[in-house]
Amino acid sequence: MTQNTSLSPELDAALAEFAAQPNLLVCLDFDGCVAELVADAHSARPVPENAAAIEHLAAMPGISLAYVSGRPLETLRELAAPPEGTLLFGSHGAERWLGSDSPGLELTAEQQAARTRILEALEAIAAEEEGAWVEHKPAGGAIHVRHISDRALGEQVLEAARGALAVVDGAHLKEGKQILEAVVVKSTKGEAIDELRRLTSPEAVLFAGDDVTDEHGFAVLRDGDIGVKVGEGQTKAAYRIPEPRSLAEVLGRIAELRNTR
Ligand SMILES: O=P(O)(O)OC[C@H]1O[C@H](O[C@H]2O[C@H](CO)[C@@H](O)[C@H](O)[C@H]2O)[C@H](O)[C@@H](O)[C@@H]1O
Repeated sequence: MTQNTSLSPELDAALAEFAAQPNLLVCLDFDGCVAELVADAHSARPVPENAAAIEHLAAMPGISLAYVSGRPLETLRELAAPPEGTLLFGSHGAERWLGSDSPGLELTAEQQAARTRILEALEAIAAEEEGAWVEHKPAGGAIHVRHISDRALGEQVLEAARGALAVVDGAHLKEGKQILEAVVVKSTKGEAIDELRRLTSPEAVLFAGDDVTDEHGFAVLRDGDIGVKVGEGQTKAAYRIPEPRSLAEVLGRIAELRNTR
């Protein structure tokens, strides 16, 4: 049975091979992938079609579902409302929930001091420009410029932040969409996906994401895995979909293929 789909024939063929494997790991980025990008970061929610497709897939046998996100773990849980049992990596891999015995994030004294310096530096820059704001995160902080309508001005604010953070020992910078982040725990989405692969032992992995930090995730995919880039921009992912709401088609197609095995 084939579905009415806007997926490319190449992606559709890859999904058919993928869905035929007994055990699958499906890893999803949140902002710009499951949820549309919005100006108010606190109001981001899964596109309803994506939420329904995720619930459906999570209930199927042989499928492990994971979010791999830059969001703090608790914010991710609140905004994404993942199905019970979904594995979670937050803060770009620095925080994790892989079961009830997962240890929480504990920063060393040096990391705590670095986090304080990051937040002070970002707050000082944000105070100079209306519209810029700082997100305080357990493993660091982020300066947002989406509310600054002049894109060039927003880029200047990010450039100032890059300069200020460059002299903070222990600050690891993460580029994103109208945001610059700094974390005090060195981790990447690629490391998170490797760990999820070890934990769940799937025959194949799918990872979907839209942003610069997701490229670390695409980089660790292997033959038979599927990388899906959401939207425009350079990528190592082999496949692309135009926008977050297209993700529901990808996930729905996997469910359909598994039902007809
Ligand atoms: O890895 P992700 O799940 O994609 O998270 C990356 C960052 O996403 C958030 O910022 C982005 O989304 C906001 C809401 O749509 C948007 O306003 C902002 O411009 C984007 O950069 C989030 O606020 C960060 O904490 C995440 O690290």
